Amino acid sequence: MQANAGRPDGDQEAQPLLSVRDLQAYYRTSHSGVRRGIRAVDGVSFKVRRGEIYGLAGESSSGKTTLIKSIAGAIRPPLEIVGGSIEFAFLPGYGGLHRAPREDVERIRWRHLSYIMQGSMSVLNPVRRIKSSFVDFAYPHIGGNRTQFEQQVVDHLARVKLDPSVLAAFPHELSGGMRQRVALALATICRPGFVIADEPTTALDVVVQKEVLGMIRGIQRETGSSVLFVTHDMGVHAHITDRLAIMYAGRLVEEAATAEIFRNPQHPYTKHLISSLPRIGDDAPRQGLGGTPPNLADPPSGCRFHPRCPLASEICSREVPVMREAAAGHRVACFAVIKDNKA
Ligand SMILES: Nc1ncnc2c1ncn2[C@@H]1O[C@H](COP(=O)(O)OP(=O)(O)OP(=O)(O)O)[C@@H](O)[C@H]1O
Repeated sequence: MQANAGRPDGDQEAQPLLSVRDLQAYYRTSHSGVRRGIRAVDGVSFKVRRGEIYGLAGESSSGKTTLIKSIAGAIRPPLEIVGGSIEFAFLPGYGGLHRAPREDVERIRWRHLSYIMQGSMSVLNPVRRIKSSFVDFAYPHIGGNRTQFEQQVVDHLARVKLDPSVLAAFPHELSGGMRQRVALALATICRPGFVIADEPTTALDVVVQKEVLGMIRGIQRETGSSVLFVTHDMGVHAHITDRLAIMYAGRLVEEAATAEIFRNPQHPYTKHLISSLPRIGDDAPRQGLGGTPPNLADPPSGCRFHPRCPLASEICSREVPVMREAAAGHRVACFAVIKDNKA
């Protein structure tokens, strides 16, 4: 790990914090002796810049969780990384957390890379008081005088509008919204450069969700962290992300500034996602897509969206479209949008 890890300056400022290149992550399963590869992430490339909230959207089973697991280095059988690389600026040279030495991974977790997950119970130990979680995860990185550390925790809890009394509570004694705010405080107290947020507000009611999203944004602005924010909920993306990538059947199909995706979607699948969002006062029936999401053990040839696409032509079943710029900063993988986008 570099000595200046997590502290951008000069040239480093211009470098993305995370670069994912042509990532392929498959589940290798075996049924009755027949081996299968579920191609959950198949040729995904993107970069997350410093200080941005980068959104990842896609319907259920499109591969979002698999992509996050791969980035977080949580690779366990049957999942395998079969190709590509994942490079964090604060952990250069390994091509992914899964390839880095254990000591480096332990050193960067919480300090440089942290997580806010759906439901938060995966982080909070149900039989330990909240204070113990801060001591276990954050104290080894922050160190110093214990009284000062505890004051730092109390000050940080105030940022997420939590009373110091939560430190004495067990997770089950708190509401879902309070637990998610504790998880947010835990994930950010070490001021990490990169935070992975996986459906962090999905289990919350709308009012609490809005409050927690505002807190994520507030802390992110204050710390300058980059956030990879994953949810199927396009309304949440509209609310919080700066740029947005749309995933379909294991591949990215579009990426642009979030406002641009909502204003000017290009890929037929993104157009469908945007047009099916409910709008106040608009009672017109929504057009369904038709067809079903593909089986990733045997995905369609060419563009994986072609069997459901209203614009599909002959080339779409034959060739795989690659992500190309349709306009500055707006990438799309579609032959109907960009004629010459073969690899
Ligand atoms: N442990 C596993 N073993 C085999 N296949 C898996 C496993 N986990 C996920 N998959 C398959 O990988 C594909 C992608 O799943 P993934 O969970 O990454 O999608 P997702 O977009 O996160 O969906 P959701 O929003 O429902 O969580 C799906 O076809 C899924 O069935």
